[in-house]
Amino acid sequence: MKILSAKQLKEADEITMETEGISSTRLMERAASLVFNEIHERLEGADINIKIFCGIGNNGGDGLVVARLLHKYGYKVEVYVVNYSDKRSDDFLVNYDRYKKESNSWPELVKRKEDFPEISPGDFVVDAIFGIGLNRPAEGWLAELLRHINQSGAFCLAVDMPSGLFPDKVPTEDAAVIKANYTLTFQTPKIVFYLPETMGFAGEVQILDIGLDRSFLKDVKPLAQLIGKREARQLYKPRNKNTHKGDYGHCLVVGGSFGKIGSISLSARASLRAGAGLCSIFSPSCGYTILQTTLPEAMVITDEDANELTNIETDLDPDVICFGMGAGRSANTVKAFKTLLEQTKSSMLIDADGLNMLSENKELLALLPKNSVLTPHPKELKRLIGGWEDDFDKMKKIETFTKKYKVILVLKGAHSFVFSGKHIYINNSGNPGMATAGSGDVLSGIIAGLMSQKYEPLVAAILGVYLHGLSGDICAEKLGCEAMLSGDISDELGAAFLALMKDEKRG
Ligand SMILES: NC(=O)C1=CN([C@@H]2O[C@H](COP(=O)(O)OP(=O)(O)OC[C@H]3O[C@@H](n4cnc5c(N)ncnc54)[C@H](OP(=O)(O)O)[C@@H]3O)[C@@H](O)[C@H]2O)[C@@H](O)CC1
Ligand SMILES: [K+]
Repeated sequence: MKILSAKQLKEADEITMETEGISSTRLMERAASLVFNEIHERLEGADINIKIFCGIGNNGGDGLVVARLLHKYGYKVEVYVVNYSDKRSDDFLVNYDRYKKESNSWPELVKRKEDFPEISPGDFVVDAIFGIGLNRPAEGWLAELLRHINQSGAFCLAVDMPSGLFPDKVPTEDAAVIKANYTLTFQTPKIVFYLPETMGFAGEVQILDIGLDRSFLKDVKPLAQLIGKREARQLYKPRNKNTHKGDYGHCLVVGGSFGKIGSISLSARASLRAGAGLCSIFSPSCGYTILQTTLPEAMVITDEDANELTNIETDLDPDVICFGMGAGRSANTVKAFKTLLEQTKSSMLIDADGLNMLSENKELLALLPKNSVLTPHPKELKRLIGGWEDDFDKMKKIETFTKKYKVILVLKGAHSFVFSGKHIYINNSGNPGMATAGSGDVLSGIIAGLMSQKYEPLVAAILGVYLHGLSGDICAEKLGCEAMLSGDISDELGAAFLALMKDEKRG
């Protein structure tokens, strides 16, 4: 699903009104009715106090439509107009009048601290103060109102965006921003819902299709793509019956050092679970018995050194090399890595110490085969590209890096991002239980396993990240977040492939 900017959404808004020949008031009614439906479906007429805070722009207009419909259905509604300026939008005014007329009541005006209503933890708050029109931080009593709502402990539902959160930049640390429990957002998700610095504000996000112009949405170049099951499913290649293991490629996992053999075992196992036809492991010789015992499906070749990689020579011709997990970064290993990069004709995935070796020996970056996949976590990324000011600056720097070295970069996180140099893909599967030792090794193995089956490296990265998260979700349901191990993520990959092809139930 495309993630658009506020500017693009406003354009979509205009085009929709023009092509459908409808007014902005009508479009607002359509969008806000969907918000009402979602609330009504869940509250089922519950006798609770609903406090709706409306700004004076179109987000506030949405809030007034929701208020009118809730009132009509017999809910206990109190409406507060947050009067932060006198530039009330036309559709706000239309709906202000409609609300007054149909409810026979006047919304309360809030324009200073003394006007703040008391909010009990049991209240249901609808935040319709600011949407995508926020263009400067909330200040003074307005900022205090946002904090007042946050401190109330009441459940808060944000309309389109949590108020105080910019659609396209990171707020300062001391900025007042609504911390919503749930956000019902219009048409496309906003990028700030997925960036580490801002994802905490929106709570759970649900996207409402308000029917903006299809052909505009189809053609517009998005800021990023959100990858859910529907998108991931389109990338999956079903197998032909008349095939053999050679058709699914050979994955060579290279890494490990004394005390860190488990990492390559995890990657290798995951590559096979992801469907690689063959898997070989190259490790220091201390890994031989361990690997042959823990993973009989893989072939093992060892370095002449017992404890670290010093000379990665094989007569294999793998489709993909998955390099770096647990490898350490001694001078000998760096040298062996350099020779491997100079000589290999295989596609490459670089993880963990492989990335650290690249960071410490930047000249190696130029040796990376085109379309190599790099899978850093944020700390490895910082070593690789240097620091950044905020998440938007980070994305720009990664884009420059991927273009310069012609690589694909997977930035691991609560929502992992895949950068191709041209596009950004944001993963929407996974859970906090996946923050566990070895989870990254499993991810590398999955992506490499897909690459060995001739998935394009970019596709392998996007699909691999999604399957890793989906498998993690299956584990979390079975075991709970705390108890799941990275090996479990690997072992549930089969269930993840099956779930990928099953019809989606409404969440
Ligand atoms: N696009 C769509 O698909 C659809 C959109 N719809 C809805 O419209 C919403 C966008 O509405 P919007 O453009 O009127 O902006 P909104 O967020 O209500 O802000 C209002 C005004 O506040 C001002 N302002 C900004 N920052 C400020 C600050 N710190 N302190 C004080 N004032 C500040 C600023 O005006 P300024 O003062 O800069 O002139 C701004 O214009 C969108 O989120 C969705 O809910 C749906 O109804 C239909 C489909
Ligand atoms: K809002």
